[in-house]
Amino acid sequence: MLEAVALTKDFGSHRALDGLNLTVSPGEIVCLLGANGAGKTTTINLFLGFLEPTSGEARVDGVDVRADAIGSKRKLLYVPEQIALFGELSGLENLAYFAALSGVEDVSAMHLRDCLDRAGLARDAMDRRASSYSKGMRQKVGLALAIAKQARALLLDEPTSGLDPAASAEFHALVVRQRDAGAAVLMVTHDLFRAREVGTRIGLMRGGRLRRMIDAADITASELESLYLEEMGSTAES
Ligand SMILES: Nc1ncnc2c1ncn2[C@@H]1O[C@H](COP(=O)(O)OP(=O)(O)OP(=O)(O)O)[C@@H](O)[C@H]1O
Repeated sequence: MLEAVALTKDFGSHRALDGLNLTVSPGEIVCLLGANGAGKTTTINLFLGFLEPTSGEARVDGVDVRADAIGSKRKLLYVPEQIALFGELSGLENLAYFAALSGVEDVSAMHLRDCLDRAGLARDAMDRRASSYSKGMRQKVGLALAIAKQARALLLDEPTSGLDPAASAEFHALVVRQRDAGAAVLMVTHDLFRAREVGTRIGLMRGGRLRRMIDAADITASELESLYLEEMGSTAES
């Protein structure tokens, strides 16, 4: 569903991403870990079409995102570290706006309330102004959009940084539910524990390169931590 083929991005003379080959299939969660500046967000931005690759391809559903920017965005849901909502609008109104923008056919209040409900937003919060929402609540509106869009791939960039452990656990449980429904999930995170818990595979990135890809089932949390520290070394290129 998501495929990077020799994907490379230079910023001037700096190579931020160096020949990434990666596939994320429906029904799996691939987590990307790495020190600051490893090239993780650059990878997400290339899949979103926010950046043009220097060489190689970012494919969504088999199609180079440059060839069909709108079509590929319709299949994707992007959750950044901070979801931006219109503070004056309610969660429901925000969802209605973004759903319409994303080409969702059924934007009836009943359907969208159901999507918010499935994303775990309390019923009594749906009509409150989003300016009063916690970060966890805003992230839920983001996942409700994934549900409304029936997004086939989720691109998550540190979606739970700053969330308390309970909200983080709830968010990850919702992501797992999307995976179980067949979504392909690419998640950038610094949370080794969650990566091992929810990830199908874990990629360790450093200096723009994917150094290692690990099956999460094959490794304990402490082994992952040791491998991570070993791969990052004491001279992280950031
Ligand atoms: N728009 C840009 N212009 C110039 N350099 C950039 C740009 N975006 C990213 N870079 C550089 O590319 C490299 C990779 O950045 P990227 O944001 O992908 O790292 P990251 O792994 O997501 O790090 P973090 O964990 O801090 O978010 C870094 O050296 C960064 O400074």
